[in-house]
Amino acid sequence: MASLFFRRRLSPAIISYKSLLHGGGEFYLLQGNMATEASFGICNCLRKFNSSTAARKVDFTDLTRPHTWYPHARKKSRNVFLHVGPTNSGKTYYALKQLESSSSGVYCGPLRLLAWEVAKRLNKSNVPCDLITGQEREEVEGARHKSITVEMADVTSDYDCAIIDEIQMIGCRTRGSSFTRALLGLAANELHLCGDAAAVPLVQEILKVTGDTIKVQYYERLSPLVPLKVPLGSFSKIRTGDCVVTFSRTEIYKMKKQIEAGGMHRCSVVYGSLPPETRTRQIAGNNVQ
Ligand SMILES: Nc1ncnc2c1ncn2[C@@H]1O[C@H](COP(=O)(O)OP(=O)(O)OP(=O)(O)O)[C@@H](O)[C@H]1O
Repeated sequence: MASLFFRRRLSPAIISYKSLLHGGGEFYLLQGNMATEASFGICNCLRKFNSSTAARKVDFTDLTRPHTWYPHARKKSRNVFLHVGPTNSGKTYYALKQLESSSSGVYCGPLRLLAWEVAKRLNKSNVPCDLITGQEREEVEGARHKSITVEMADVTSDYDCAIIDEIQMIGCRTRGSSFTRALLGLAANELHLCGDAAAVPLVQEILKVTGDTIKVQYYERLSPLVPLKVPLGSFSKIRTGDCVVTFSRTEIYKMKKQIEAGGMHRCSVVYGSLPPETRTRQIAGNNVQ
């Protein structure tokens, strides 16, 4: 999904995007909101596991066993599929096909835009799908599917199929805990994890204790990425369909101005804080500012 912006063919685009999706090299397993989860988990579960169910009692005060905080998921024997490979290799495409054909499901993405796109895609294919992010909640009548940002994952519902996209973000210092929570907590028969192969050892290690079945599927890039033999030299040489990546909003607008000043191209822009609707219009080449 993340490669979407690199495929447009209408006019040049400037983006600041992929860097959002990759955390640092370190992996952090237990962080802030998981501790909160643990304490809420303790309250909920102590209520559930009262003296009449003493035989099934679990020690929720043991914070070294986070997989036990998610009793719904632990009741299932989940089939976990790890779809890994480079960007634009069809990992998410395959997982979404499974989600579309499931009786109920959830897509968890790292960005509002991705959640928005998946909800749109499913609704268009006549699979009613709610959109739930930190900013919006759009419910569709009769929906048994949800497209959400990963922080909104509901670990108390049962799903036939679940996807966690960009799973390598489990190593992100600030958001990794939400990915770990979704990984351990989603109660789905099938759990599809899409992302970079670097995340495989950590995911396998985390899931060792859950009893899930794990299958790793490696993908190849669908279209070749060929570096130029010589540097571009000047932005006056960019061609229709090219994409320029830079790292601040100020730079993005400076570059857009420079490209359009040449009189050869109109240029759309995409960056993190643009609302999903505006980004999609920019990608489609309409309403270019
Ligand atoms: N088998 C296929 N048939 C038709 N289109 C496909 C197929 N596989 C992938 N695509 C298309 O190729 C593009 C890239 O696929 P996808 O988003 O699944 O890649 P990805 O590996 O998940 O990328 P990223 O790592 O950037 O998220 C998408 O537009 C998708 O619809």
